[in-house]
Amino acid sequence: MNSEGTAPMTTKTSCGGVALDVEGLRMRYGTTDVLRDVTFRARHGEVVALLGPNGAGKSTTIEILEGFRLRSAGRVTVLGTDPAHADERWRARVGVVLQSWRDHGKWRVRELLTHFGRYYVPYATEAVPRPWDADELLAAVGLSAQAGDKVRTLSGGQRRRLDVAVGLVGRPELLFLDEPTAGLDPRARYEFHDLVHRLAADHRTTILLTTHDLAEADKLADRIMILSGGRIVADGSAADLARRAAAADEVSWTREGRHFTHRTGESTRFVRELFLEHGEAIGDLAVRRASLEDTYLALVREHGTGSGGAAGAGAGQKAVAAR
Ligand SMILES: Nc1ncnc2c1ncn2[C@@H]1O[C@H](COP(=O)(O)OP(=O)(O)OP(=O)(O)O)[C@@H](O)[C@H]1O
Repeated sequence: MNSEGTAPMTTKTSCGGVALDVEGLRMRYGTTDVLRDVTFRARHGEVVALLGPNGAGKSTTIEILEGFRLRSAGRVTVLGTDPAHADERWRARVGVVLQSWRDHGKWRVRELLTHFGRYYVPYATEAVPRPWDADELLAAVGLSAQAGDKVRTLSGGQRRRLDVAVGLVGRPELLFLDEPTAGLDPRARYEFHDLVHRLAADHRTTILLTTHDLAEADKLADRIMILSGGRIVADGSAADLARRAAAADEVSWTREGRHFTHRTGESTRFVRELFLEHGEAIGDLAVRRASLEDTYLALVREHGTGSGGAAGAGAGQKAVAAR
Protein backbone atom coordinates (compact mmCIF):
# COMPACT_ATOMS: atom_id res chain seq x y z
CA MET A 1 0.00 0.00 0.00
CA ASN A 2 1.08 3.50 -0.68
CA SER A 3 0.63 6.71 1.21
CA GLU A 4 0.11 8.60 -2.07
CA GLY A 5 -3.38 7.15 -2.06
CA THR A 6 -4.40 9.42 0.79
CA ALA A 7 -4.63 12.52 -1.41
CA PRO A 8 -7.90 12.99 -3.31
CA MET A 9 -7.21 11.99 -6.90
CA THR A 10 -9.37 11.18 -9.83
CA THR A 11 -7.84 8.34 -11.76
CA LYS A 12 -6.98 4.77 -10.92
CA THR A 13 -3.43 5.05 -12.16
CA SER A 14 -2.75 8.10 -10.02
CA CYS A 15 -3.90 6.26 -6.89
CA GLY A 16 -0.57 4.60 -6.23
CA GLY A 17 -2.22 1.19 -5.97
CA VAL A 18 -4.77 2.11 -3.33
CA ALA A 19 -8.39 1.51 -4.32
CA LEU A 20 -10.04 2.07 -0.95
CA ASP A 21 -8.72 4.40 1.71
CA VAL A 22 -10.82 4.93 4.83
CA GLU A 23 -9.69 6.78 7.91
CA GLY A 24 -11.57 7.58 11.09
CA LEU A 25 -14.94 6.83 9.52
CA ARG A 26 -17.83 7.53 11.87
CA MET A 27 -21.54 6.98 11.41
CA ARG A 28 -24.13 8.05 13.91
CA TYR A 29 -27.81 7.15 13.63
CA GLY A 30 -29.68 9.45 16.04
CA THR A 31 -27.70 9.17 19.25
CA THR A 32 -26.12 5.82 18.42
CA ASP A 33 -22.61 5.60 17.01
CA VAL A 34 -22.70 2.54 14.76
CA LEU A 35 -19.24 3.21 13.30
CA ARG A 36 -16.88 4.89 15.74
CA ASP A 37 -13.50 4.86 14.05
CA VAL A 38 -13.22 2.64 10.99
CA THR A 39 -9.82 2.75 9.30
CA PHE A 40 -8.51 0.50 6.52
CA ARG A 41 -7.11 0.43 3.01
CA ALA A 42 -7.37 -1.97 0.09
CA ARG A 43 -5.08 -2.21 -2.92
CA HIS A 44 -6.23 -2.63 -6.52
CA GLY A 45 -6.96 -6.28 -7.25
CA GLU A 46 -7.34 -7.23 -3.60
CA VAL A 47 -10.30 -9.28 -2.39
CA VAL A 48 -11.24 -8.18 1.11
CA ALA A 49 -13.95 -9.76 3.26
CA LEU A 50 -15.69 -7.68 5.90
CA LEU A 51 -17.01 -9.83 8.73
CA GLY A 52 -18.87 -8.89 11.86
CA PRO A 53 -21.91 -9.74 13.96
CA ASN A 54 -25.41 -8.73 12.91
CA GLY A 55 -25.80 -4.99 13.33
CA ALA A 56 -22.03 -4.31 13.42
CA GLY A 57 -22.35 -1.82 10.58
CA LYS A 58 -21.05 -3.77 7.57
CA SER A 59 -23.85 -2.67 5.22
CA THR A 60 -23.59 0.87 6.57
CA THR A 61 -19.85 0.91 5.78
CA ILE A 62 -20.40 -0.43 2.28
CA GLU A 63 -23.24 2.01 1.59
CA ILE A 64 -20.99 4.92 2.60
CA LEU A 65 -18.21 3.68 0.31
CA GLU A 66 -20.73 3.30 -2.52
CA GLY A 67 -21.87 6.89 -2.01
CA PHE A 68 -25.42 5.79 -1.05
CA ARG A 69 -25.14 7.06 2.51
CA LEU A 70 -23.55 10.21 3.92
CA ARG A 71 -21.08 9.62 6.74
CA SER A 72 -21.05 11.58 9.99
CA ALA A 73 -17.27 12.07 10.00
CA GLY A 74 -13.98 10.71 8.71
CA ARG A 75 -12.14 10.56 5.42
CA VAL A 76 -13.16 8.19 2.63
CA THR A 77 -11.43 7.87 -0.73
CA VAL A 78 -12.71 5.31 -3.22
CA LEU A 79 -10.86 4.97 -6.55
CA GLY A 80 -9.27 8.31 -5.73
CA THR A 81 -12.53 10.15 -5.10
CA ASP A 82 -14.70 10.99 -2.10
CA PRO A 83 -17.92 9.04 -2.82
CA ALA A 84 -19.96 11.80 -1.19
CA HIS A 85 -18.96 14.09 -4.08
CA ALA A 86 -18.52 11.58 -6.87
CA ASP A 87 -19.73 12.03 -10.44
CA GLU A 88 -21.25 9.62 -12.97
CA ARG A 89 -17.84 8.73 -14.42
CA TRP A 90 -16.74 7.49 -10.99
CA ARG A 91 -20.05 5.66 -10.54
CA ALA A 92 -19.47 3.81 -13.80
CA ARG A 93 -16.23 2.36 -12.39
CA VAL A 94 -17.94 0.95 -9.32
CA GLY A 95 -20.19 -2.13 -9.24
CA VAL A 96 -22.67 -2.81 -6.50
CA VAL A 97 -24.52 -5.97 -5.48
CA LEU A 98 -26.87 -5.18 -2.63
CA GLN A 99 -28.31 -7.61 -0.08
CA SER A 100 -31.67 -7.95 -1.78
CA TRP A 101 -33.15 -6.26 -4.75
CA ARG A 102 -36.53 -7.23 -6.12
CA ASP A 103 -37.44 -5.27 -9.19
CA HIS A 104 -37.92 -5.50 -12.94
CA GLY A 105 -39.85 -8.77 -12.63
CA LYS A 106 -41.40 -8.42 -16.09
CA TRP A 107 -38.08 -7.97 -17.88
CA ARG A 108 -36.32 -10.82 -19.57
CA VAL A 109 -32.85 -11.60 -18.23
CA ARG A 110 -30.74 -10.72 -21.30
CA GLU A 111 -32.93 -7.69 -22.03
CA LEU A 112 -32.40 -6.35 -18.51
CA LEU A 113 -28.61 -6.69 -18.69
CA THR A 114 -28.53 -5.06 -22.13
CA HIS A 115 -30.68 -2.25 -20.77
CA PHE A 116 -28.41 -1.59 -17.77
CA GLY A 117 -25.35 -2.07 -19.97
CA ARG A 118 -26.32 0.91 -22.18
CA TYR A 119 -25.66 3.28 -19.30
CA TYR A 120 -21.96 2.32 -19.41
CA VAL A 121 -21.36 2.89 -23.14
CA PRO A 122 -20.04 6.46 -22.71
CA TYR A 123 -17.58 5.24 -20.09
CA ALA A 124 -15.85 2.64 -22.25
CA THR A 125 -12.10 3.05 -22.61
CA GLU A 126 -9.55 1.30 -24.77
CA ALA A 127 -8.42 -0.73 -21.78
CA VAL A 128 -11.91 -1.38 -20.42
CA PRO A 129 -14.59 -2.10 -23.05
CA ARG A 130 -17.96 -1.27 -21.48
CA PRO A 131 -20.49 -2.72 -21.07
CA TRP A 132 -19.68 -6.40 -20.65
CA ASP A 133 -21.37 -8.31 -23.50
CA ALA A 134 -24.66 -9.63 -22.06
CA ASP A 135 -24.27 -13.22 -23.33
CA GLU A 136 -20.66 -13.44 -22.18
CA LEU A 137 -21.67 -12.13 -18.80
CA LEU A 138 -24.60 -14.55 -18.51
CA ALA A 139 -22.19 -17.39 -19.25
CA ALA A 140 -19.79 -16.08 -16.60
CA VAL A 141 -22.49 -16.11 -13.90
CA GLY A 142 -24.05 -19.38 -15.10
CA LEU A 143 -27.33 -17.97 -16.39
CA SER A 144 -27.10 -18.67 -20.14
CA ALA A 145 -30.03 -21.10 -20.02
CA GLN A 146 -32.24 -18.42 -18.45
CA ALA A 147 -31.30 -15.60 -20.88
CA GLY A 148 -34.80 -15.44 -22.36
CA ASP A 149 -36.73 -15.98 -19.11
CA LYS A 150 -38.66 -13.32 -17.26
CA VAL A 151 -36.89 -12.16 -14.12
CA ARG A 152 -39.85 -13.01 -11.90
CA THR A 153 -39.70 -16.67 -12.93
CA LEU A 154 -36.11 -17.11 -11.67
CA SER A 155 -35.37 -19.10 -8.52
CA GLY A 156 -33.84 -17.31 -5.53
CA GLY A 157 -30.36 -18.51 -6.43
CA GLN A 158 -30.75 -17.60 -10.11
CA ARG A 159 -31.99 -14.18 -9.05
CA ARG A 160 -28.85 -13.78 -6.93
CA ARG A 161 -26.70 -14.64 -9.96
CA LEU A 162 -28.56 -11.98 -11.91
CA ASP A 163 -27.91 -9.47 -9.10
CA VAL A 164 -24.21 -10.26 -9.46
CA ALA A 165 -24.43 -9.88 -13.27
CA VAL A 166 -26.10 -6.46 -12.87
CA GLY A 167 -23.26 -5.44 -10.54
CA LEU A 168 -20.70 -6.54 -13.14
CA VAL A 169 -22.24 -5.31 -16.38
CA GLY A 170 -20.19 -2.08 -16.39
CA ARG A 171 -16.94 -4.06 -15.85
CA PRO A 172 -16.28 -2.29 -12.56
CA GLU A 173 -12.78 -1.70 -11.27
CA LEU A 174 -14.20 -2.02 -7.79
CA LEU A 175 -17.03 -4.31 -6.80
CA PHE A 176 -19.03 -4.22 -3.58
CA LEU A 177 -20.81 -7.45 -2.73
CA ASP A 178 -23.14 -7.50 0.25
CA GLU A 179 -23.66 -11.15 1.25
CA PRO A 180 -23.33 -12.31 -2.37
CA THR A 181 -23.87 -16.02 -1.82
CA ALA A 182 -26.84 -15.87 0.55
CA GLY A 183 -29.36 -18.35 -0.88
CA LEU A 184 -27.01 -19.99 -3.37
CA ASP A 185 -26.74 -23.78 -3.44
CA PRO A 186 -23.27 -25.37 -3.01
CA ARG A 187 -22.62 -25.63 -6.75
CA ALA A 188 -23.68 -22.03 -7.43
CA ARG A 189 -21.53 -20.97 -4.49
CA TYR A 190 -18.54 -22.83 -5.92
CA GLU A 191 -19.08 -21.21 -9.34
CA PHE A 192 -19.42 -17.82 -7.72
CA HIS A 193 -16.12 -18.31 -5.86
CA ASP A 194 -14.50 -19.20 -9.15
CA LEU A 195 -15.93 -16.02 -10.73
CA VAL A 196 -14.56 -13.86 -7.89
CA HIS A 197 -11.10 -15.42 -8.29
CA ARG A 198 -11.19 -14.79 -12.05
CA LEU A 199 -12.33 -11.18 -11.62
CA ALA A 200 -9.50 -10.47 -9.21
CA ALA A 201 -6.82 -12.41 -11.10
CA ASP A 202 -7.68 -11.64 -14.74
CA HIS A 203 -9.29 -8.22 -14.48
CA ARG A 204 -7.59 -6.93 -11.31
CA THR A 205 -11.00 -6.06 -9.94
CA THR A 206 -10.88 -4.92 -6.33
CA ILE A 207 -13.62 -6.64 -4.34
CA LEU A 208 -15.03 -5.81 -0.94
CA LEU A 209 -17.56 -8.36 0.22
CA THR A 210 -19.52 -8.98 3.37
CA THR A 211 -20.40 -12.47 4.46
CA HIS A 212 -21.40 -14.46 7.52
CA ASP A 213 -19.80 -17.55 6.06
CA LEU A 214 -16.33 -17.80 7.56
CA ALA A 215 -15.26 -20.64 5.28
CA GLU A 216 -16.22 -18.47 2.32
CA ALA A 217 -14.21 -15.53 3.66
CA ASP A 218 -11.24 -17.81 4.16
CA LYS A 219 -11.54 -19.23 0.65
CA LEU A 220 -12.18 -15.99 -1.22
CA ALA A 221 -10.39 -13.19 0.51
CA ASP A 222 -6.77 -12.10 0.49
CA ARG A 223 -7.58 -10.29 3.71
CA ILE A 224 -10.28 -10.57 6.32
CA MET A 225 -11.38 -7.56 8.35
CA ILE A 226 -13.55 -7.94 11.42
CA LEU A 227 -15.85 -5.07 12.35
CA SER A 228 -17.00 -5.03 15.95
CA GLY A 229 -17.83 -2.33 18.46
CA GLY A 230 -17.71 0.27 15.67
CA ARG A 231 -14.08 -0.45 14.74
CA ILE A 232 -12.03 -2.80 12.60
CA VAL A 233 -10.69 -5.02 15.37
CA ALA A 234 -8.67 -7.36 13.16
CA ASP A 235 -7.26 -7.13 9.65
CA GLY A 236 -5.18 -9.83 8.00
CA SER A 237 -5.17 -13.31 6.50
CA ALA A 238 -7.02 -16.08 8.35
CA ALA A 239 -3.63 -17.27 9.66
CA ASP A 240 -2.70 -13.74 10.87
CA LEU A 241 -6.02 -13.52 12.67
CA ALA A 242 -5.54 -16.89 14.36
CA ARG A 243 -2.17 -15.71 15.67
CA ARG A 244 -3.69 -12.50 17.03
CA ALA A 245 -6.78 -13.90 18.66
CA ALA A 246 -6.90 -15.60 22.00
CA ALA A 247 -8.50 -18.58 20.27
CA ALA A 248 -7.51 -21.84 21.88
CA ASP A 249 -6.74 -25.29 20.45
CA GLU A 250 -8.52 -28.18 22.05
CA VAL A 251 -6.43 -31.10 23.28
CA SER A 252 -8.23 -34.30 24.24
CA TRP A 253 -6.85 -37.60 25.56
CA THR A 254 -7.66 -40.58 27.73
CA ARG A 255 -5.80 -41.81 30.81
CA GLU A 256 -6.69 -44.72 33.03
CA GLY A 257 -10.06 -45.11 31.33
CA ARG A 258 -11.02 -41.42 31.77
CA HIS A 259 -11.50 -38.83 29.01
CA PHE A 260 -9.95 -35.37 29.35
CA THR A 261 -10.09 -32.15 27.31
CA HIS A 262 -8.08 -28.98 27.74
CA ARG A 263 -8.14 -25.68 25.82
CA THR A 264 -4.82 -23.97 25.30
CA GLY A 265 -3.13 -21.43 23.07
CA GLU A 266 0.07 -23.52 23.22
CA SER A 267 -0.99 -27.03 22.37
CA THR A 268 2.49 -28.28 21.37
CA ARG A 269 3.99 -27.36 24.74
CA PHE A 270 0.97 -28.70 26.57
CA VAL A 271 1.20 -32.08 24.83
CA ARG A 272 4.95 -32.30 25.51
CA GLU A 273 4.35 -31.68 29.22
CA LEU A 274 1.46 -34.11 29.26
CA PHE A 275 3.70 -36.90 27.96
CA LEU A 276 6.54 -35.94 30.30
CA GLU A 277 4.14 -36.30 33.21
CA HIS A 278 2.11 -39.33 32.17
CA GLY A 279 4.07 -40.97 29.35
CA GLU A 280 2.65 -44.28 28.17
CA ALA A 281 -0.56 -43.80 30.16
CA ILE A 282 -1.83 -41.29 27.56
CA GLY A 283 -4.14 -42.66 24.88
CA ASP A 284 -6.40 -41.37 22.06
CA LEU A 285 -4.61 -38.05 21.86
CA ALA A 286 -6.22 -35.50 19.53
CA VAL A 287 -5.45 -31.81 18.95
CA ARG A 288 -8.12 -29.72 17.27
CA ARG A 289 -6.63 -26.51 15.97
CA ALA A 290 -8.60 -23.29 16.54
CA SER A 291 -10.72 -22.75 13.43
CA LEU A 292 -11.40 -19.40 11.81
CA GLU A 293 -14.75 -19.54 13.57
CA ASP A 294 -13.05 -19.91 16.98
CA THR A 295 -10.75 -17.02 16.08
CA TYR A 296 -13.63 -14.86 14.96
CA LEU A 297 -15.65 -15.55 18.10
CA ALA A 298 -12.65 -14.83 20.32
CA LEU A 299 -11.99 -11.50 18.56
CA VAL A 300 -15.62 -10.41 18.70
CA ARG A 301 -15.81 -11.40 22.37
CA GLU A 302 -12.60 -9.51 23.10
CA HIS A 303 -13.61 -6.33 21.31
CA GLY A 304 -17.22 -5.90 22.29
CA THR A 305 -20.52 -6.44 20.63
CA GLY A 306 -21.94 -5.65 17.22
CA SER A 307 -22.82 -1.99 17.28
CA GLY A 308 -20.62 0.68 18.77
CA GLY A 309 -23.70 2.24 20.35
CA ALA A 310 -22.71 4.39 23.32
CA ALA A 311 -25.29 2.85 25.61
CA GLY A 312 -24.94 -0.69 24.28
CA ALA A 313 -27.68 -1.92 21.97
CA GLY A 314 -29.88 1.08 21.39
CA ALA A 315 -33.53 1.02 20.39
CA GLY A 316 -34.18 -0.57 17.05
CA GLN A 317 -30.83 -2.32 16.87
CA LYS A 318 -30.59 -5.85 15.65
CA ALA A 319 -29.57 -8.53 18.13
CA VAL A 320 -25.87 -9.29 18.23
CA ALA A 321 -25.40 -12.82 17.09
CA ALA A 322 -21.78 -13.86 16.82
CA ARG A 323 -22.27 -17.32 15.39
N1 LIG B 1 -31.24 4.17 8.42
C1 LIG B 1 -30.98 3.77 9.68
N2 LIG B 1 -31.43 4.47 10.74
C2 LIG B 1 -31.16 4.08 11.99
N3 LIG B 1 -30.42 2.99 12.30
C3 LIG B 1 -29.95 2.27 11.28
C4 LIG B 1 -30.19 2.60 9.92
N4 LIG B 1 -29.59 1.69 9.13
C5 LIG B 1 -28.97 0.81 9.96
N5 LIG B 1 -29.20 1.16 11.25
C6 LIG B 1 -28.67 0.46 12.43
O1 LIG B 1 -27.26 0.47 12.34
C7 LIG B 1 -26.72 -0.76 12.81
C8 LIG B 1 -25.83 -1.37 11.74
O2 LIG B 1 -26.66 -1.84 10.68
P1 LIG B 1 -26.05 -2.55 9.39
O3 LIG B 1 -27.19 -2.98 8.56
O4 LIG B 1 -25.03 -1.65 8.78
O5 LIG B 1 -25.31 -3.80 10.07
P2 LIG B 1 -24.73 -5.11 9.38
O6 LIG B 1 -23.41 -5.35 10.02
O7 LIG B 1 -24.76 -5.00 7.91
O8 LIG B 1 -25.78 -6.18 9.89
P3 LIG B 1 -26.26 -7.61 9.26
O9 LIG B 1 -25.11 -8.56 9.45
O10 LIG B 1 -27.40 -7.97 10.13
O11 LIG B 1 -26.64 -7.39 7.83
C9 LIG B 1 -27.90 -1.61 13.22
O12 LIG B 1 -28.07 -1.49 14.62
C10 LIG B 1 -29.07 -1.00 12.48
O13 LIG B 1 -30.28 -1.18 13.18
